[in-house]
Amino acid sequence: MEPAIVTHGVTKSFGRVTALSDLSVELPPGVVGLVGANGAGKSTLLKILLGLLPPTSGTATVLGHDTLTEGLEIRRIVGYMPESDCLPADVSASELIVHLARMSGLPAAAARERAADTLRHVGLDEERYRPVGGYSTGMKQRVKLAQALVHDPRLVFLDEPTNGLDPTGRDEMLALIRRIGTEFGISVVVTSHLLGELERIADHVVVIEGGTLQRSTSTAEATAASGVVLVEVTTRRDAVVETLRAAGIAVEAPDGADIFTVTVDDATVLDAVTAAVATTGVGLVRLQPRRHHLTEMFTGANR
Ligand SMILES: Nc1ncnc2c1ncn2[C@@H]1O[C@H](COP(=O)(O)OP(=O)(O)OP(=O)(O)O)[C@@H](O)[C@H]1O
Repeated sequence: MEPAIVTHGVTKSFGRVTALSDLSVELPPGVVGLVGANGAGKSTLLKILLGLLPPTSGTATVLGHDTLTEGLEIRRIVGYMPESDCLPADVSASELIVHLARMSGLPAAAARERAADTLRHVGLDEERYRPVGGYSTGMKQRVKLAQALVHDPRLVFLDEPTNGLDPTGRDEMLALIRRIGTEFGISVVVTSHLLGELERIADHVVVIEGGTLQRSTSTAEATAASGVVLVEVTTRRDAVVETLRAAGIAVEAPDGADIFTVTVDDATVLDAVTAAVATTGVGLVRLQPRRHHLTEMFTGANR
């Protein structure tokens, strides 16, 4: 698969501050999470990729276009949701999004239709006729997302879209981002300082810290089976654990948890688990490989 984005040795300095340092990375199509603590250089990288900011040195391409010389073409096919609060307060979401659709080249009737569709997709219905200034943070984030999507881009950059949202708002926004990637087939680069939330929705995760690349991994690879299975039984957990330990199998059973884990060092272990459950006379609720969480691998990035 052709990468969607390629950077070669990208460095960006602001006076004495080096925001990005010799960053070389390839991002595949799909949903890509860009993770880093505050000040890691995420927003700077997005602005360089949009052709809005020239790198001090190095080169980058987005969907095959050079960021230095083809910025206009990039911004025609890429949507951008900035981190900052950038919406005019005294127009309605509907007026704003119709206006942006017209600016992208659609005639009036088509622009109204596209704007209404886009606002519906991001979950804004009747509210769209009220002035944006009175919206909650969650609603404003949805309007910012709509403006990034209304010109029908092939790729969107979403800068901290979950910022300022409560836990339910975060979950809804993350589900929406996943849908943009899967149902609409638009590639997404989404930034966050929280690795845990991006590993839930991203196909690939890139971690940057202090302007340098820490890691670039597919989520599937990073969460590959760890050689440990999770077991949950309907009742009498401790009896099942005792039976397994008596058979010389390594079991971890934290106090108070319904679940325990078993190290699978050879194929007979899984049979021993099902046999122990059967002889104890209880039901098996789950028997599944435990996955490595990305958060376990990059603990430093999840601050
Ligand atoms: N225009 C600018 N002038 C001077 N310094 C800047 C400018 N833009 C960014 N920086 C600095 O570059 C570094 C990286 O900033 P950047 O905004 O890219 O980080 P970030 O990972 O997006 O963090 P945040 O989540 O806080 O926005 C920071 O030290 C920041 O202060």
